[in-house]
Amino acid sequence: MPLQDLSTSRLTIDRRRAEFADPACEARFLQHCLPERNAQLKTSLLCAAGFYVVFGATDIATLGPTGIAFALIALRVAVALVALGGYLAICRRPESVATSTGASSALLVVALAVFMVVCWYQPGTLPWNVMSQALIVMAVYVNFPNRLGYTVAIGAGSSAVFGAMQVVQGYLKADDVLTLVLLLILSNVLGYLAARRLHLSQREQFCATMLLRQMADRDPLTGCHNRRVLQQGLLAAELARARRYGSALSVVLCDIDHFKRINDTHGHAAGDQVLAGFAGLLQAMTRETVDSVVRYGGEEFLIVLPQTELAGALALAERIRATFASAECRIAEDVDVSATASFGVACVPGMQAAWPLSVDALISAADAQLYAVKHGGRNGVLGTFLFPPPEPVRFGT
Ligand SMILES: Nc1nc2c(ncn2[C@@H]2O[C@H](COP(=O)(O)OP(=O)(O)OP(=O)(O)O)[C@@H](O)[C@H]2O)c(=O)[nH]1
Repeated sequence: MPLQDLSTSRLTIDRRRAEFADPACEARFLQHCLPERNAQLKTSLLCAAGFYVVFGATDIATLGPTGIAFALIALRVAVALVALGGYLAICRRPESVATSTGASSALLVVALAVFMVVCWYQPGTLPWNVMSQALIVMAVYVNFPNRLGYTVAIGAGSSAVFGAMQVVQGYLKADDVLTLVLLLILSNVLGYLAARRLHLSQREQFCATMLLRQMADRDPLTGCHNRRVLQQGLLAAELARARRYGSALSVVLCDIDHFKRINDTHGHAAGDQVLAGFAGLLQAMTRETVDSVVRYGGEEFLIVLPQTELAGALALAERIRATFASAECRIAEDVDVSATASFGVACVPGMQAAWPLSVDALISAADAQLYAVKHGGRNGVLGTFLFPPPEPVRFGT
C-alpha cells in the first residue's frame, strides 16, 4: 500500500498490543520505520557480539583454563556468529521487515540460552549473574526492536527459566529467592513500560506524519489528490514508467456540466455535496491502488489511468458518465439534484522512448477533447490518441 493511499481514519492504535489495529497499517508502519529500526538493530547486534566474546574472560577467571571454560567461550563465539549473521542478513535485505524481526529474535533466543548455560556452570557468581540477567532483560525490551508480544515472551520467559534454574541449583536461601523473584519482575516491568511507551510514541508520530501528509496532498472536500501532487510529479512519474515499460497511458479530464447553475439554484453547500458525490463515484469506479483521481480545478477532475489503452479509458469514462447521469444526489430531506458531466480522454498507446511527450501535452489533448464535448452539447465522452501507433516495419517487398 503506497503511503499516500493510507487513510488516516484507519490508523487506530490497539494500545494493549501497542500496534495498529489494522494489520495492513501496521505492515506499512513497520516498512516506513525499517531504516531507523535496522540502524538501531545493527548497532545492538554488533554490541551483543562484542560483549558476549569479551565476557568470555570471566569464564576463564572463574573456572580457570578448563575444558568447561573453553566450551563456554565456544558458545559465546556461536552467539557472536549468530549476531554477525543477523547483521549481514539485514545488510543484504534492508527492505525486509521479516529479516529484521528474525535477526532480532534469533539473536535474543540464542544469546539467552547460552547465558543460562554460562550461569549453570558458574553458580558461585550468582549476584553478578542476577545483575547480568536484569541488564539483558532491559536490552531485550529497549535495544532490540521487535513486536512487543515477542519481546515480552523472550524477556519474561528467560527470567522465569533463570529464576527456576537458581531454585533448582539450591544455592539460594528462601529470602534470597524472594529478592531474586522481585528483581526479575522489576526488570521486566520497567523494560515493558519503556518498550510500550516507545512503541506507542513511534506509532503516534507516524499518525501525525500521515495526517500532515494527507492535509498537504489531499483535497479536503473530495478526498482526491490535489494539484500539488500533480505538480510534484504524479503524472510525470506515470509517463516515465510508461516510457520505460513501453506500456499505454491514458488520462481523463472530466467536468460537471452547468455546475454554476447548481450552486446558484441550491446554494454553495449543495454544490459541495454534488462535487463530493461525483468525486466519490470517480474514486469508486477506478482501480484503488493503480489509478489516481486528482481535483484539477473547481469542478474539474483528472483521472490518471496507467496501462490503459484508449478503448479501455473511453469505456470507463462512458460508464462513469452514464452512472452519474442516472444518479441523484440528496442535498436535503426530499431534495435530490441530478447532474451530468463531460469527459475528454487522451491516450498514449504502448509508449516509445523516442516520443517527445510531456505532461502538459497529455493534459492539453484531454482538455481539447473535453472542450469539444462541452461545445457538442455536454454529457458525453470523446477521446484521442496523442501519438498514432507506429507503422509496422515491413521486410522485403
Ligand atoms: N460549491 C462549490 N462550487 C465550486 C467549487 N469550486 C468551484 N465552484 C464553482 O463551480 C462553478 C463553475 O462554473 P463554470 O466554470 O462557469 O462552469 P459550469 O457552470 O459547470 O459550466 P460548464 O462547465 O460549461 O458546463 C463556479 O460557479 C464556481 O464558483 C467548490 O468547491 N464548491
